[in-house]
Amino acid sequence: MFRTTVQATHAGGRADEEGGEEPGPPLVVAEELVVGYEQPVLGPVSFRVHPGEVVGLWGPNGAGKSTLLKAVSGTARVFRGRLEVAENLRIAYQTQQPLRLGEMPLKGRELLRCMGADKTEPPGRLGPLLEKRIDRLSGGQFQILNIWACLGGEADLVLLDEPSNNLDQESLDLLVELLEARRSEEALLLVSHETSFLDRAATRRLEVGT
Ligand SMILES: Nc1ncnc2c1ncn2[C@@H]1O[C@H](COP(=O)(O)OP(=O)(O)OP(=O)(O)O)[C@@H](O)[C@H]1O
Repeated sequence: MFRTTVQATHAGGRADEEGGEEPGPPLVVAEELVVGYEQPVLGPVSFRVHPGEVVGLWGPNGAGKSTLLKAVSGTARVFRGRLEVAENLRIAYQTQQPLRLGEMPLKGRELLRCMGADKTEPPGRLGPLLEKRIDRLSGGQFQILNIWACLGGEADLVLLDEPSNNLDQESLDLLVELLEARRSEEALLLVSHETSFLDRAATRRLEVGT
């Protein structure tokens, strides 16, 4: 079932995982994982992600949270340890700053169609954004739309880097609603430095670099 990326060659401590149920076989297994770029920046960390879980990655600035997401998506280097993902795992990945082009005469609904996220009807509160041109959306509205573009597609695992950044209370509430709407269909691994957001959105918290 699993594709092995790197075999374990190193022993060390476990990451700090808190509580939560573990429904179904894991989609991601990381054991004593050390990740980085030219040099290691994080690890060793050990964790698993199961279907239906929202795992919140938390830690100080520069701890390597984004790098860990990149490693899971295959774009950062694995130095040591073991990282396995389920075979044929479909991953959607929202980076910390979604790419925003200039003039773009495309409505929100059309963006979702382009990104393969039009099969699932979005929660009603997203409706107004779907009928607006995406180059007329505010930064927060564009962020929320892009997050739904990840959540509303056919991914098994969704990686979200700081999805709560720059959102006001109303948008934060909507974000929590969007995450909850897709929880039974997919697993989420999200980075946030906002503990109050993680308390609401995550089923489990994984602390790194503390
Ligand atoms: N492409 C890169 N090449 C080399 N080093 C990088 C690269 N991207 C990030 N780093 C370094 O890796 C370390 C971890 O960065 P990362 O962005 O993963 O941390 P983070 O925990 O997500 O931080 P923050 O909470 O501030 O976003 C930092 O020292 C950073 O300078």
